Amino acid sequence: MITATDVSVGYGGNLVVKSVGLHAGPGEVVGLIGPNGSGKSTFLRTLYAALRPRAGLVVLDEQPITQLRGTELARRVAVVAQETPTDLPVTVADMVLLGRAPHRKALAAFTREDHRTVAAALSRVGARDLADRRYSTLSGGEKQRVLVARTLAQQADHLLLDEPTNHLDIRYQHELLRMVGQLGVTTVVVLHDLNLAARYCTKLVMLQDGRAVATGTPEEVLTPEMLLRVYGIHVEPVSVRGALQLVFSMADEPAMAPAGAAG
Ligand SMILES: Nc1ncnc2c1ncn2[C@@H]1O[C@H](COP(=O)(O)OP(=O)(O)OP(=O)(O)O)[C@@H](O)[C@H]1O
Repeated sequence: MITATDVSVGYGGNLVVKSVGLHAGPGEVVGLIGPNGSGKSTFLRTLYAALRPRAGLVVLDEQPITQLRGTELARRVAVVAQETPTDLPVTVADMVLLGRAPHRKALAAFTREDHRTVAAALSRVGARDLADRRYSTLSGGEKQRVLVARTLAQQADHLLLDEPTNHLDIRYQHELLRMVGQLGVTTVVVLHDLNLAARYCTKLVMLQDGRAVATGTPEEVLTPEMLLRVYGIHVEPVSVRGALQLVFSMADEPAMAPAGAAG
């Protein structure tokens, strides 16, 4: 469980997250959405204590995040951040093995179990055949899948993901988010694609200029009125096999005739 209450965060004299709250219950997948620069990454980084809030509190299973140190924090929270150094001369398997570090006794070697966990994590993201490749030579999407495998190997019970579908092709975008939902791990995920957010998140928090302007189920948050106000875009909600999906058009475009309509 992750609970943030009235969290404000800034850089220098600039407050970019203003009194934002969020609650992700056990196994929930909460999506953080909002336009560029609205504060999503900054807020997410505060949830894993990479940034210290100016005000407010972040609590992990009833324990303030600031009380968790190094290894304990790494055992409890796995993160895929937006940019990760890529030029280390390590193999893919070594990269994923890093996820096992919080479980290793001080100075002990990795065990057979660690290696098995790494192999299983790579299989889960469809990257088992990349295990011996040098990480820096992978494509953007392959790297992203390996970073997700590392979080799986970490076996933390909280998952924080910043744009995890970045670089992934359409099939892997869906596979990844479906897998995240099936893990049963408390997750907060930054997403730009509102249709993915609608489909895979149990709850959404929408930020605008650092403030949470809507919180609730995808149906409650992704309304045409709210999306016009926050993104300046028209949207038509449709139901596809019972799931909410959005069809967009620019606010200054004339309404399009439905496909197949006589002109
Ligand atoms: N390290 C930093 N130092 C100073 N300002 C920063 C820093 N990181 C982010 N900002 C500023 O804070 C604001 C929020 O940025 P943030 O990256 O949190 O937004 P975001 O919603 O994740 O954006 P995007 O969708 O473009 O990734 C922006 O105005 C950004 O320029």
